[in-house]
Amino acid sequence: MNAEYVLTLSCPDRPGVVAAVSGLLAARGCNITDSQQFGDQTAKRFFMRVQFTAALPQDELSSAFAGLVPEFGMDFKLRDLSVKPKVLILVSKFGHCLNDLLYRVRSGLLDIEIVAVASNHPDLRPLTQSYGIDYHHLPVTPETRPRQEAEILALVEHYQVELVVLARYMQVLSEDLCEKLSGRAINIHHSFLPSFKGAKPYHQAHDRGVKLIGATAHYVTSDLDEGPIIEQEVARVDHSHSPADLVAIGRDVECVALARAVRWHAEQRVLLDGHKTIVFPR
Ligand SMILES: Nc1nc2c(c(=O)[nH]1)N[C@@H](CN(C=O)c1ccc(C(=O)N[C@@H](CCC(=O)O)C(=O)O)cc1)CN2
Repeated sequence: MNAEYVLTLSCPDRPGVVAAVSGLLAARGCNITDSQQFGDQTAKRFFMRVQFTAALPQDELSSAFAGLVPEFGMDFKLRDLSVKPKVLILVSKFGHCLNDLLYRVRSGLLDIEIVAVASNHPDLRPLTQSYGIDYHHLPVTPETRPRQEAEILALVEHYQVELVVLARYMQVLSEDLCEKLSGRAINIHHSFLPSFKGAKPYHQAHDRGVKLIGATAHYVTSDLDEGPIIEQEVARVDHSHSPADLVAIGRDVECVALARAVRWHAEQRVLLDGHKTIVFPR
């Protein structure tokens, strides 16, 4: 049974990239099952995602793609799709996104391995342990944040975490931690960014009298709520909805946007293009 791989790459935009990649694969008897590419004319950069089956081992394929680097100056990543990404979830008191992700994984709807959950509160330990997953209660204050963040990093190392998901984790991560988790930490913000950044976005939305509310899944950067956006979802509301109603409607929107962003990241469908993302859909 041939393994299934995904190659993602970016390089300066020029003719011949697709031909070089597909030629390399054909020469090694690989079968392309999906191929998508995009040339960013502003950044003059080319992006590509190729899904293929191959009888060759991963390291041999990686060496072959490395052979294209000198000519094309590409950054590439090769992933064996049978290897589930190891995910650490960070959460505070609101459990709806955590609950949704745990259920989707249990139901085979999301192909990741949740290796642990960490929180600055004890509240979601029973839910997490009902799925047989480790729960780490890591209280934090402004004074203890450096030590608490070191504990988070120790979990990342211990569990060999490939993706950290902030599923309504209500603490701002330091610049140092953001750098260490760059491109592998996804947050769900409970507004349709760039509107209503920061804490209490539903109250801001109610005060503004908006007719649509939303949620935004984005990579975490040290600039609060400014990270590259992966996915957004919205819901229609009206004058009759109280702030509490908006919070309730928003829960479902947050769960949908976050689950899609995590799945697309896990399937290597999200490529960083400066402060933005390119998402190659299914
Ligand atoms: N470096 C970053 N850290 C975090 C981000 C981010 O974009 N960059 N997103 C947040 C989540 N979030 C909004 O989506 C958010 C969380 C918390 C706050 C906030 O002001 N928190 C207060 C404490 C609040 C409390 O204790 O309940 C604070 O940290 O002082 C704003 C936005 C996750 N982290």
